[in-house]
Amino acid sequence: MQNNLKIAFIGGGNMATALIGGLAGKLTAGANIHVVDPNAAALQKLAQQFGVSTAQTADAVLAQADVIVLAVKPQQMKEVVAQLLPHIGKQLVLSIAAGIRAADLSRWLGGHGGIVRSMPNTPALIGKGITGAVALPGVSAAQREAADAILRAVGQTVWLDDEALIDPVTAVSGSGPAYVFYFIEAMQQAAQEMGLSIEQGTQLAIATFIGASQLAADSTEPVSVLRERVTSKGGTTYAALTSMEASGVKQAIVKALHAASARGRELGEESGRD
Ligand SMILES: NC(=O)C1=CN([C@@H]2O[C@H](COP(=O)(O)OP(=O)(O)OC[C@H]3O[C@@H](n4cnc5c(N)ncnc54)[C@H](O)[C@@H]3O)[C@@H](O)[C@H]2O)C=CC1
Ligand SMILES: O=C(O)[C@@H]1CCC=N1
Repeated sequence: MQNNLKIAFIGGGNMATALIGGLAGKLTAGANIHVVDPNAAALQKLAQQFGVSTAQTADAVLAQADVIVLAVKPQQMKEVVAQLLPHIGKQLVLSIAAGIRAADLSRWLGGHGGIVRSMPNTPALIGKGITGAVALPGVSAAQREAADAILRAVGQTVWLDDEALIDPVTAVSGSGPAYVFYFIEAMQQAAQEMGLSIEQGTQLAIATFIGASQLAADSTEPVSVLRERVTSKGGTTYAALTSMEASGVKQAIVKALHAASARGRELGEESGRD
């Protein structure tokens, strides 16, 4: 359902594009979306694709926004937020940056209380994203509803009570699409090595991910039971999973997610040091 939320994006890169692609013409008209980014080529592409208005530096349009989405790299956030200060009033500030703590954002924004910190993922582009979000106590019920409406327009939302859990969410679902693509790449490589064409390997791998994920989503049984059902004793899956276990694949994946979460925490600590 369409509403008339005025949404400004600070940063028009990969993740902003995924969100705008899911929102424009669905939750709100493209004309209600404003994007600030110094990269003129990126702005031109967004304007052509989604009908958004654009600016290369923070401008007066920001003062009219209901929601300002912070979508720049964590390392740039403090400097970028300083440029926004003259335009900040009652808007809800919705950060999607990995690591950056809401308390630091609030301090950089002169004590602004209307902040939601979130972690979306790129399938937002096709309306199949999932976002973890946490609201500062200063966020009104209407603002939280606006944030939820934006995030739900591009997929599912999981609201958290504890901001510390955003780093684990980042490790699981924020970065998660990259792990899935990595796994698909490995399946493509193996398929090719065994004589299938790149097209066939790609089709087989992607359809398998979609089918297995949907099966897991629809099932009331644990994922481990679904896995066991594919694994005939002494059969092909058994051979593959035995090989993965021997190579420590699961352990390596678990370790990798811990590394992602720790990096999130570290990004927050690095940026929050004043
Ligand atoms: N890419 C992803 O899958 C996800 C990214 N995020 C978060 O989203 C944020 C952006 O990440 P990406 O879109 O991947 O990065 P990106 O590098 O694609 O986009 C960042 C954009 O910020 C722009 N920018 C630089 N200085 C600026 C300024 N002063 N004012 C306005 N814009 C400026 C850049 O020109 C660029 O277009 C990061 O904080 C990241 O942690 C969150 C979830 C998933
Ligand atoms: O890699 C990153 O830092 C960002 C956050 C989650 C996905 N991409």
